[in-house]
Amino acid sequence: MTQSPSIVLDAAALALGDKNFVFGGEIAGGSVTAVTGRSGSGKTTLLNLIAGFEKPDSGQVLIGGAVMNDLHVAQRPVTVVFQENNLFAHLDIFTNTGLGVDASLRLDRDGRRRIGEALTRVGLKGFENRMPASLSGGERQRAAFARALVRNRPVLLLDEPFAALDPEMRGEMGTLLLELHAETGNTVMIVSHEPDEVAQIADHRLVIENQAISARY
Ligand SMILES: Nc1ncnc2c1ncn2[C@@H]1O[C@H](COP(=O)(O)OP(=O)(O)OP(=O)(O)O)[C@@H](O)[C@H]1O
Repeated sequence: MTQSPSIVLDAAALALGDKNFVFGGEIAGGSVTAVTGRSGSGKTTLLNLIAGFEKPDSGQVLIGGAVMNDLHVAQRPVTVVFQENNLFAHLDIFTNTGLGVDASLRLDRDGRRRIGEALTRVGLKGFENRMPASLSGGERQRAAFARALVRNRPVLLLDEPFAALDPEMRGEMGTLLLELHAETGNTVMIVSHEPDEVAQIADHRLVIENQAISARY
């Protein structure tokens, strides 16, 4: 798979409670797409369908031309950073980040070096032995982003990842996200309620309304 796969939603439909979601459209490979829309419109549900946390009742999700419907989360070329609860509470920050290098934590010298580099890039050098509970919400999000950096999958999905950060730190993480994007050409989707963040980061925008994609530009 290329580092810049397109994402296609082919009438991907899902019912959750009394809500019926139907998503259609293509996200261009190598784009950075902001996903916007009112609370409860279906932004997280869209990301869950792409990542594999939800499976469509009908229709298809394709990444890089390959149908994803029957693939588990770990089998998809995707990494996700959620709004919170990204870290394992019983593992220190070095180990949490290391899960992005190797899920079974068999870390060789190069892997350990990459973890150190990623933590330095997100401003968490020296936090290696700290447990998640001892970090602020913003520091925890930066650790989650460090794990996404080392995981380096072709598709990066971010669900309001920087909401807990102050504006300055949010801007820095946005810059880091764009640096990673320039280095790898990955395909990025980011849910954001922050117009400044959307303007800084995204080259495309999706609007979600009434459980569907209502506009793209
Ligand atoms: N498992 C579920 N069972 C029933 N309803 C659900 C389920 N998951 C989500 N929903 C509903 O689907 C709608 C869309 O949820 P979703 O989390 O995708 O919204 P969102 O656009 O990400 O909202 P926000 O901006 O508030 O995070 C909401 O009304 C939510 O209550």
